[in-house]
Amino acid sequence: MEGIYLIVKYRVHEVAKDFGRPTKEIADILTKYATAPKNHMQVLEDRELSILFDYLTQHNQVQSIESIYADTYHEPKPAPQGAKPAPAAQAGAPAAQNRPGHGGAPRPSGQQGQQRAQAPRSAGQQPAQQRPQGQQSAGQQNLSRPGTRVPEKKIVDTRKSGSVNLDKYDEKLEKLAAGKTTQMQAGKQKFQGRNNQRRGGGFQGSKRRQEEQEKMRRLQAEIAKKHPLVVKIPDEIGVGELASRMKKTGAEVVKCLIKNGVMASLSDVIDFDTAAIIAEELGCKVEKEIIVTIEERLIDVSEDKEEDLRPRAPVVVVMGHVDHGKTSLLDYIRSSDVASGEAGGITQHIGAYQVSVKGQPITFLDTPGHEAFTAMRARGAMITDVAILVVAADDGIMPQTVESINHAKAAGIPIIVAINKMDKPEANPERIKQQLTEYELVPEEWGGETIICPISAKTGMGVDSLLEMVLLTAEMQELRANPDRSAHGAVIEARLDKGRGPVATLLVQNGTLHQGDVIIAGTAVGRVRAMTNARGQKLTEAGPSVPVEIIGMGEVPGAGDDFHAVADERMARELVEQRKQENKDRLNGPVGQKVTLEDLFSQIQQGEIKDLNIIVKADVQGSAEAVKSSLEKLSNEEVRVRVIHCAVGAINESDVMLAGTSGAIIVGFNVRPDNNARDSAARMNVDMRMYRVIYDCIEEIESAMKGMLAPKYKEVLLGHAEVREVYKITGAGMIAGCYVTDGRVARNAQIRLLRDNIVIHEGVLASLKRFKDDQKEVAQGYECGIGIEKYSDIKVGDVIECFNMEEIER
Ligand SMILES: Nc1nc2c(ncn2[C@@H]2O[C@H](COP(=O)(O)OP(=O)(O)OP(=O)(O)O)[C@@H](O)[C@H]2O)c(=O)[nH]1
Repeated sequence: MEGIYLIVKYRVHEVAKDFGRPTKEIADILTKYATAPKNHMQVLEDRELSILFDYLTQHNQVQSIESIYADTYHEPKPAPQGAKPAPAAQAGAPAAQNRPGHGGAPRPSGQQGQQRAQAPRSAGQQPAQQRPQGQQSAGQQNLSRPGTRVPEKKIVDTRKSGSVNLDKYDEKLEKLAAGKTTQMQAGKQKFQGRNNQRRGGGFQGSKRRQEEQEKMRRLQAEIAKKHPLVVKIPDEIGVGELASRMKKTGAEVVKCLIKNGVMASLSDVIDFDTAAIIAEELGCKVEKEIIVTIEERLIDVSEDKEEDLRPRAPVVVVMGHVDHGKTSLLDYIRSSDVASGEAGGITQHIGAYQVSVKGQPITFLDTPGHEAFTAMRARGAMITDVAILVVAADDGIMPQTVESINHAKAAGIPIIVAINKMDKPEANPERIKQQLTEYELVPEEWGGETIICPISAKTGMGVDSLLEMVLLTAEMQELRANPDRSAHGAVIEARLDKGRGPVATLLVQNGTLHQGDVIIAGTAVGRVRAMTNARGQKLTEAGPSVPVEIIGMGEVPGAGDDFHAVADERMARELVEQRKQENKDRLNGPVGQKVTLEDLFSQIQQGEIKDLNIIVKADVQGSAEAVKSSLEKLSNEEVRVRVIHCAVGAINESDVMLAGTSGAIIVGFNVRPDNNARDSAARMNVDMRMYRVIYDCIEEIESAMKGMLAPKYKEVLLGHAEVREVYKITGAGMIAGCYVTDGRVARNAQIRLLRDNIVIHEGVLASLKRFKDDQKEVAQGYECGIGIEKYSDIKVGDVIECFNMEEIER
């Protein structure tokens, strides 16, 4: 019997029940002779059971004597008060206690069995050696000293007692022993069954047990009702996850879902509302789980309090047509400020600088041209407050002037016009003012709102008053920021310096940047090791609107990226990893939703579009204007058609950027996009539509607005070939000696002939040859001879664009 494994889970309260003793008593015995049980449900080890059996056997021995001799002793005398225990018992006690495994120390159950086996014998052999009084007295003492088991006193077979059926325990122990061999295979169920059987046939009625269990269940349900389990549910949750959070089985949850008409399996994801209904139905209290992203934890985007805001310097961008004097103006302003006496001296180009005008600072973006400005806007950086539009007095409004006007308008920033080169004798400012009115820039002197300053970037004439006007315009905007928070702003320029590593010019837009700050800019992290301004002065901090060049970034951030000073570098690195992954996913995944003619109608219907922005590019000014006014006439109550930019020439990258930032569609009329524009449009998902007839263009956009657009074909570009030589061959007409620059040229595809990206002709090929052989196709990098059907006006430098029309499957 040595080392019997307790396979049946025998708990404190069960022992108590089976012995008909209070649980407390059992617990007390265990506390005294073994380890204190934690609660009545604690499963007992065989060692503890042995102690209990020993103890209770002894205890019952004494009681049995009474019952056994009840017939003989009708009036059992109570033990005399303070009766001394029998000397034998006293004498026996130390001996018994000294026995290993006996008394206080646990005894192997084997010994116990042995002893019980001896019991009947001793009972038979020494039936009445002990008197009941003495015995009882000893027995009573045994309650407090259970270990003092005296063999000589064992006279009575306690198994005859009506209250404890010890056979049962022998039987049980035997089963336990037998069970050892089968324990591995024996299921829990089997033992439970045996357990139940034992109990049922034993001391307690199964009925009572069931009643108690029922009571327990009701109690638990009651408690659950009073203190429902609180489950946190996010916007979406898997059914399995919901079940585990509610501490329910998957089947219960699925059943409840089906009951509510939702056919979902464990692996399905359900929304918050559905999950909340299910959870409530299953007796849980629902709380919305708000998932805080690393970005939210790391970056403080809280609004500034009114009282924390302080005035900040305006950030100014200088725009205009090529050679109208942007750089000259910026240089003049910078150098005159240096000359005006501030320490430092040598200025360097860092992308932005600050000057002081009458004690008030103005920040200039030193990256002339709207390309940089638009590139930043395309990345979501709104950094400028005022635009200075430079127009050369001797030249007038040119295509890039118009682009600049439209870019500034789209960004919603005020424009101050600087009519430059006023020192030139041929300067004609009045003509320029006149031209400006065509672009809704009406001079103040003519009753409009546009500030116009005649200047000379060469002599400096009028520059001071231009700067004053900038301050005035800025004042109207009440530009303010909170210097007392961690810095946030935009990357103006960034590059890799051989000696210093990544160098970035940052414009602080809010807060104050300190040397030593950890910053995160796009996917770059770093600590500001050193800060300098455009004068090369070292700074330890930079407040709102201050541009600084910093070193210390881990990698080169992108111009236009947002930067934030953060408290936790480790978390910043984690965020960067996350952003990198998101960028990767974005590149691999579908491009973002932008306005396209295909989904225009549904966006109008959903109220997502109130203005349909269009950029018109055409081959001649007349067509551009005609397309513009025809399109604007399409406006109705729901949608206003706005041509935000209208110009002559091929579609360029700047057009695509403007379209991208203002959610516009580009309409090309007899023009084509250049390669950069095509790449950008694909990247930014900008819809470009090319037409040859105004009517087609108007009709298509009108149909799109009415949701009746049904393009049956789409154009698939095959490739381009550049015309390098032109031959006249008798009988075959003009043949172009071409070089396939990209893609391929196919004999039976359609072509259009482009000259400076303007469509000269559209048609089909008459011939495609390599040397003297006809070809079906000629791939990139090969030369070929191309003849165009019924067309001979081909010139060197022309580009032949080859395409197919493919039916769109619906
Ligand atoms: N006479 C005169 N010439 C000027 C003035 N401003 C600029 N220029 C000249 O105009 C030419 C072009 O000036 P830039 O400042 O380079 O013009 P820009 O607009 O920056 O040109 P890009 O950088 O090519 O876009 C230069 O030769 C300047 O010297 C001016 O006020 N008066």
